[in-house]
Amino acid sequence: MRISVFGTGYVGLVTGTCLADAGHEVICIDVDAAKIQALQQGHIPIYEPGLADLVQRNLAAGRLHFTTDAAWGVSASLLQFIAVGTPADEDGSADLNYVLAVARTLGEHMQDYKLIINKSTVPVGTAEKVQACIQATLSQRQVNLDFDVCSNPEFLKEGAAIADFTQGARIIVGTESARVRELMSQCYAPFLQDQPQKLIFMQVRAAELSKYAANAMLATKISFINEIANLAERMGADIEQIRLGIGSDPRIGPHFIQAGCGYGGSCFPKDVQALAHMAEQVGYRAHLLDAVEQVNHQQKQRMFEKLQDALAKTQGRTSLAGCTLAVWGLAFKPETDDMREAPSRVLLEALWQAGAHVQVYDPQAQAECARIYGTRPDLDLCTSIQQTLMGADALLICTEWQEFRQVSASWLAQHLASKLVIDGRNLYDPLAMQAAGLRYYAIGRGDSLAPIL
Ligand SMILES: NC(=O)c1ccc[n+]([C@@H]2O[C@H](COP(=O)([O-])OP(=O)(O)OC[C@H]3O[C@@H](n4cnc5c(N)ncnc54)[C@H](O)[C@@H]3O)[C@@H](O)[C@H]2O)c1
Ligand SMILES: O=c1ccn([C@@H]2O[C@H](COP(=O)(O)OP(=O)(O)O[C@H]3O[C@H](CO)[C@@H](O)[C@H](O)[C@H]3O)[C@@H](O)[C@H]2O)c(=O)[nH]1
Repeated sequence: MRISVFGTGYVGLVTGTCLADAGHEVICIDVDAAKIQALQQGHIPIYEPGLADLVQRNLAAGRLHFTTDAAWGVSASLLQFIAVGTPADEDGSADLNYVLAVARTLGEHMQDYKLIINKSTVPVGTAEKVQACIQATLSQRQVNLDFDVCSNPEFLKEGAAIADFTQGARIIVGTESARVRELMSQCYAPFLQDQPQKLIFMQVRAAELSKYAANAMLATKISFINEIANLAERMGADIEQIRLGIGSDPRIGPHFIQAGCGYGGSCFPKDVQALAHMAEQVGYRAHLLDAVEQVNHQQKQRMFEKLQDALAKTQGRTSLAGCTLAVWGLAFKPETDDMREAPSRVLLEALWQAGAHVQVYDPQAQAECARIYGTRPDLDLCTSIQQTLMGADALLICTEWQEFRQVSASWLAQHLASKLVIDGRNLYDPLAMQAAGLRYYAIGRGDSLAPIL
């Protein structure tokens, strides 16, 4: 099929590339000329495992094109995906300006029937807004054309985006039209193999709300386990044992119940807020969503609080001014260079505010950190984990990169003179750490700082 994709961010680029790899002829359109120029050369602007190879292969095969020429993108393809950003507005609602700008572009250039597929995460009722916007633009041109708009939310995770897109648990399409069902079945046929049930058709509004419901459910699981971790810590119980205990119940399941220093990224924080905002607009106070967000906000401060307590307890320090801290992990999760809403940012900013000096290392997000914070005297971007530890009063871990997991307790004890570790991702065995002579504070592991009831 001939397919155009508006937006070449995480979602647009993965969608366009995977559809091309499946045999479709794809044009990716973006307003960012520098990004398009880089993509035309096969350079991808993000770190996403496997994506660069896939882009290069499909560029070379002539199935994947990158352009800023929206008129060409609209006229050349039957299917038009919208995959532009929907960032949070100041009041937490989703900003639809980029989506509606694409809708106007479509209305300006359409000459025949098009199926418009909304892949961006958008509030319930957006498909109707896109429909109205295209219709209004066509009316200004005094043309009358047939077109459909459907909802096709995306569920990929950064770091596993290609596998999630090509082998995801389900593909949701919101439409009431038989023609759209037929076209979308054709579009996704290469990914269904012998599992046609993975393609789920539903009402447009149900599809739009499903996306927010999925993210809110996952965020709720994380805030729930973090709340239990905070209780476990105070009651002298180990959250890792509790995670196994509850995760083995198939009604609960083992996924998304890893306690930590809070959820970040470009989706959960923004989408939980946007859903709470949508609830308000229909006169409903979403107490659960408010609590999920509040627990997460609090959890992102736990690393700093634990450090303050630990320094007071182990070194008798009451101020962080003049301290040097090693921070491992900047990305909001492993296998990405994305630092949007990352717990590391809350920690770094609190440390700087308290007058500390920070030595950081991340396998992929160093450049992003430099882009966000620039050069500053209280930040050293180190080239290895070992370098961060030199002269450090404590080590703080914000992201569970494999490289960090592989470090042994004895290696840490040898290289970290202060022997103090605050682990926001529960990477190590507390007994092994203690045996190596380290003071180890993790999340919800009954550490000695908390009162035992
Ligand atoms: N990042 C994820 O993991 C993820 C997963 C699922 C869903 N989503 C949702 O998908 C949407 C896109 O997210 P993203 O992370 O890919 O965003 P992004 O910010 O990485 O990329 C958006 C791209 O759209 C481009 N753009 C803006 N206006 C345009 C226009 N008029 N025409 C063409 N291109 C235009 C921008 O230049 C940018 O390159 C959002 O609604 C997001 O919530 C994101
Ligand atoms: O048990 C867990 C699982 C995740 N996290 C944290 O949650 C955040 C988000 O992780 P993840 O969901 O893996 O990453 P995203 O790429 O943000 O993906 C989410 O957001 C996307 C955008 O909407 C959706 O498409 C995906 O389905 C959804 O998982 C990260 O900070 C993780 O560290 C935890 O703290 N504990």
